[in-house]
Amino acid sequence: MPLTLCIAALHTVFPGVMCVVNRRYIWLYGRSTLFFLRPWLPVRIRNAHLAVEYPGSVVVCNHQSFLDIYLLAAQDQANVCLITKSWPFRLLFFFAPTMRSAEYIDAESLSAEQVEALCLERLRDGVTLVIFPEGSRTRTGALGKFRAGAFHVAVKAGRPVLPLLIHNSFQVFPPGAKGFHPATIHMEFLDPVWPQAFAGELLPHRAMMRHVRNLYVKHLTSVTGE
Ligand SMILES: CCCCCCCCCCCCCCCC(=O)OC[C@@H](O)COP(=O)(O)O
Repeated sequence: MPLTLCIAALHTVFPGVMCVVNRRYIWLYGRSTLFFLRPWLPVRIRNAHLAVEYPGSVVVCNHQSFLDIYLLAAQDQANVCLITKSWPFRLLFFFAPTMRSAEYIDAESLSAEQVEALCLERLRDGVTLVIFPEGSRTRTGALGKFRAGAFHVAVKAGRPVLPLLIHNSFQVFPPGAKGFHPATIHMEFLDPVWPQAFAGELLPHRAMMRHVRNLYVKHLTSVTGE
């Protein structure tokens, strides 16, 4: 906690460097939490390195549980910027200074144009964006409807989308649950999806979104066997 405030204070003095330091600090905090939870929550991840191989890309992720935020630290890229809702900035007041100095983007309070401009700026700086295209955690365990924003940004920036799949975090810790049910979490990065492949479409970002959502449907069912 004092360290958090210290980092936030340093941020006002060295904004550029401290952003990157902060993102790494948040990632390390996530990694250590996962390490301590390992007896109850072992995480198996495939292609953990992918976001490091493709810096400045758009990671999209399915969203079943608050645990997903911590699970993002199981992949190897530390320089990530989360696109968030407003409530974490209000309710997680102890994290808020760190989130602010890591320059996370509050997509609810800003206008669509501002969010787009900030996202493009981050990608240009080589930062990995993390977006949950469903917008909210699923309340039933089923994959929700996707929003197009993440794909719109990827098309505009000409950067790949890296689909990150989290299996069974819903079974472990569904939204609103009191306790959690220990189980192994499986995660995987699918191959990068490049916007150039959809250039011929009428609405490239929507075509890309449908393609990526279909990949989720296919891969999420193939592991759970539903
Ligand atoms: C990159 C590694 C990060 C791992 C460390 C975790 C550090 C915690 C910092 C707090 C960051 C909080 C970001 C919240 C993102 C967000 O916006 O969450 C809302 C979603 O749930 C959906 O909520 P809901 O609609 O209520 O299901």
